[in-house]
Amino acid sequence: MMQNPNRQIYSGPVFDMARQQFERVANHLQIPEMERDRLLYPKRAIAVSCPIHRDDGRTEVFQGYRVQHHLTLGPTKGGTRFSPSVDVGEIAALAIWMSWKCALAGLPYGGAKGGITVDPYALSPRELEALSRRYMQEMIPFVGPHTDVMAPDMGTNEQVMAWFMDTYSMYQGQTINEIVTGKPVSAGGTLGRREATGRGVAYLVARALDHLGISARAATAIVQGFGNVGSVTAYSLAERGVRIIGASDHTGAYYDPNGFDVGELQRHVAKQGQLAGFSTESLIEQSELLVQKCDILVPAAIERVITGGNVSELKCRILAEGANGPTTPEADVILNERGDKIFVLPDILCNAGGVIVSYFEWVQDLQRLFWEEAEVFDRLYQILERSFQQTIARAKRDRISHRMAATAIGVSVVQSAKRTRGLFP
Ligand SMILES: NC(=O)C1=CN([C@@H]2O[C@H](COP(=O)(O)OP(=O)(O)OC[C@H]3O[C@@H](n4cnc5c(N)ncnc54)[C@H](OP(=O)(O)O)[C@@H]3O)[C@@H](O)[C@H]2O)C=CC1
Ligand SMILES: O=C(O)CCC(=O)C(=O)O
Repeated sequence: MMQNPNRQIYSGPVFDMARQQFERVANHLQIPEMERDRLLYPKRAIAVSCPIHRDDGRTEVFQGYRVQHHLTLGPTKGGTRFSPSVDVGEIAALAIWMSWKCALAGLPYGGAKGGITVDPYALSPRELEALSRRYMQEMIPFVGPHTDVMAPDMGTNEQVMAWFMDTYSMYQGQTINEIVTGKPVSAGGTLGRREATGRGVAYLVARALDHLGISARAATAIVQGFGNVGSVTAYSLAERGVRIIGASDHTGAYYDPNGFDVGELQRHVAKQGQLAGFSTESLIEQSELLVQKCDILVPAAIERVITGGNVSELKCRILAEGANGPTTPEADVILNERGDKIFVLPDILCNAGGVIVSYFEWVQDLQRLFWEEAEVFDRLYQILERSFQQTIARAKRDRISHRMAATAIGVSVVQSAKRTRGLFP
């Protein structure tokens, strides 16, 4: 048989994770070989070069990507990442995970992801705006409210989404809010999107605590990453009575068994832009943070932080994956073999609150009819509850891990839609 040429385009350690996870699930579901490449490999990958004038007068060209995984269920949907690590393999993996995530939540979307290979913190505000606008300008032929709808991810925020929306709208000659989600409320965003991912993580953690018979007030948590997802998760868990005993960002990791005041951590970051300098007494090595004893461990930063090298040292009861892809397939095998079963909330379930509320934002923009915040969160928790129940039930029925169960549900939804539409023999 001829080698699928996609295999050469998509590579790297993060893509490899998405591929290995898919293969395990495809074997479990006994998906015929001839359907597998079609389900795994993205429909489209767009690479664009984005030149901007730097403040010092130089012209610099940055590489941007957008990967649209499948178009079977509706438009594609997913965030945009500005990070030095971005390459087409990483973006493709994130797009594939978006597909399984949307399908598990029952959203009418395929997965997508985009990004620029850049350190956004090394740009001035003017340079960041120029790069955001140029990226969207280059993407205009390939995106649209019924084709592909962008959103925030690591290194981007509401302001970047407002620039994307404005650039697209200026080109169309009218305001088209529904081209991106995660916008400021003043630019057609929905109430609750900024907090949605973190509040969703906290909701699911509360359900896992119930399941294990642990009271939130007696529980402790460590959160890696203190950006949108990490900081809101920490805050929402603290609101539910959980003691936050560890927090980190790229600039420092802090651990105090007596617990932190999350408001103080947030105020420090709002003022300084980072956690660095928060305290000297509680500062610990980054690598030490994840292996401290706690009830709830929330990786909410980057991929591949729980590996074959540290998974045996984890001392948590619940692993709540706020980040995408924090646990490697090698670590997964060891996690599943551990006697003291850690309750895993896999990424495609755990951090789905963001895309679910993005879906609500898109629906509101299309209808020009906006909801109260209570309605947003009521509907969010209903969907998360259903996904949680389905995942637990499937894992129990098939005697598989929560990750395998969640992914199996997502993959089956996409496979069945493709079959129904007639793309498979
Ligand atoms: N935003 C969303 O709605 C969603 C995000 N996600 C996922 O959640 C994760 C975080 O995204 P988001 O919060 O939006 O991103 P942000 O850019 O808002 O925050 C990222 C955080 O991670 C920290 N970080 C980066 N590298 C490291 C490291 N090596 N060790 C410790 N901390 C680190 C950053 O620190 P510093 O600022 O110092 O660099 C920052 O605090 C990503 O995996 C993303 O894909 C998933 C679903 C939805
Ligand atoms: O809100 C969205 O559309 C996507 C969020 C996202 O990028 C993710 O869930 O990883």
